[in-house]
Amino acid sequence: MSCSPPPPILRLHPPSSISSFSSPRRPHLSPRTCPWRLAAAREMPWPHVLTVAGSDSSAGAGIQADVKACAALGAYCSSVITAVTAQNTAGVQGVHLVPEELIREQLQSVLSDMSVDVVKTGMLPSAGIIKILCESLQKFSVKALVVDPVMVSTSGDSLSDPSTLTYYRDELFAMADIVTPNVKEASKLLGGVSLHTIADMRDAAESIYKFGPRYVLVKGGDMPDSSEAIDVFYDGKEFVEFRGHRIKTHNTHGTGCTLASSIAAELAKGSSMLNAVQVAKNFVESALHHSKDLVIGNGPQGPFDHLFRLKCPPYNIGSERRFNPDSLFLYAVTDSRMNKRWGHSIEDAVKAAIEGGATIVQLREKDIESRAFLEAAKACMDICRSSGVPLLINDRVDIALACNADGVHVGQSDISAREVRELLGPGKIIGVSCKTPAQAEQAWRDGADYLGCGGVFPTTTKANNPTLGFEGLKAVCLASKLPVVAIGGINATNAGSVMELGVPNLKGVAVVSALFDRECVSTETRNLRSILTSVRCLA
Ligand SMILES: Cc1ncc(COP(=O)(O)OP(=O)(O)O)c(N)n1
Ligand SMILES: Cc1nc(C(=O)O)sc1CCOP(=O)(O)O
Ligand SMILES: [Mg+2]
Repeated sequence: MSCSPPPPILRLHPPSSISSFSSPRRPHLSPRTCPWRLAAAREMPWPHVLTVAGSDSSAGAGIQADVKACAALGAYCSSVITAVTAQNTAGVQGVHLVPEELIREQLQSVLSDMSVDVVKTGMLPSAGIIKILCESLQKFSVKALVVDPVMVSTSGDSLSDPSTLTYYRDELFAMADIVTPNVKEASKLLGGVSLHTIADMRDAAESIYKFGPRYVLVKGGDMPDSSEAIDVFYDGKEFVEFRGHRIKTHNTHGTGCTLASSIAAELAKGSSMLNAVQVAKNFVESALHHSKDLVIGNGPQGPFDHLFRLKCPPYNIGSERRFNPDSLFLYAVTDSRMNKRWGHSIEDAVKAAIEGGATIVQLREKDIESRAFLEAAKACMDICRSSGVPLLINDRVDIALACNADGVHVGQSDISAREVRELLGPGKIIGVSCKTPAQAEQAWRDGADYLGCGGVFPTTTKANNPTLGFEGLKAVCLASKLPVVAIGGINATNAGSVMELGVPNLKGVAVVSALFDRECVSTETRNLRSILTSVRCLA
């Protein structure tokens, strides 16, 4: 369907690295010098979390939970063991501390050899161990430090010496990117204050922030009388409340370790802190939900299944790809009625859009039978994969799963992004249509990767679609930290003015009729791309 010889397609750069997590408080070491290793690291930047924590013989919490959570979320997890505990679903029967010199050696072994992105701490049972860890972190630079101040087990057994309190507060917190106490730990850290309400949790987060971490998350899972599990996040200026469903289950052993190591895994993969916390919360909630009837052990508090997703097909951890917001630049959304009108097959239309420089494609096929849709989707996946362009499916999670698409786009009357995330897993792209700041906030909480906002202009492609104009678009963009793509009535005449709005998270335009209700899809796409590129060059 090429109408003229196409110029080469520009490739977008992969998502930026996690350098934004380098704590200004930690000195950076000069890069290690082995040349073959540096080259290899550049080719295969494997997200790597080092957990410094205690072993739990029942494998529900501690090192074992951290390794499983990281594996489930696609990060490599190395471990420095600080203590060996004898415990089961009834409680902790014994604790034996690993000699401090061996802890120092473990840290040296891992940090001097491997490229660790994020260090996560769990059980640090003595002041001496915290001191050794701080010294190692000063010697070896990592990109983020997640501190879960484990002091008491969920069964109520003490896991650290009281003298550690001072070292946590005065030494380790100042190096931390995030500290994640539960209400009992927050109370201990603050000299025994009682925490009963969200307002108390906010006050505690503010007080802990003063010890020096960049972010604080006070976890409210233990707060009684609430149908929700509410965690309070504080960045030194604003509070965010993370609300999750309280799952009715006894299998909650290890939730704190898992949340913190999941945050670490997401940071290692390049997430922002807020997004890492949201993904981690969703992951723990899903794991609890899938394990609520699991029976392992005879005690009152059982473990849960971190690898529950292996039972939810298709789950292809190795092929997960991070979403690059720049791919929203020129978003081609197909329409089978338009294709029919011009005698184009879906595959031809997609091929032509990619030839013209579309940076992401969505199959929006409203009146096609499922079997034909799936066949076309599979063929389009091949086309998109070979060009490095992500392919999303509109509305139909079943089709997306069946063709292993890169993601799904849903609107306000479709199934929620949270449910789509449950079905697709963390590696897929989820877009949500939003017309208001409240919808944008909800989409972010549900784990969306980007927002589609419109109609910017009137459109005849989608019936009864309200027009928001530039003001509505800006309001949604400003209300969210997620990348946004504008949609609705966008064409070669007005696309420039949309991008000239200059809102930082407005990453591109999504277009249906101005690309597909045309005879030559590749020419129209190329023309639009060059308009967008010239606006970007001027910005
Ligand atoms: C990029 C993008 N933005 C918005 C929409 C609209 O989705 P929705 O509101 O679910 O409407 P339908 O497309 O399903 O009619 C979209 N598809 N893509
Ligand atoms: C699919 C869709 N969603 C919209 C929204 O406002 O969410 S507007 C729209 C149709 C966009 O088609 P065209 O580019 O032909 O105007
Ligand atoms: Mg929809």
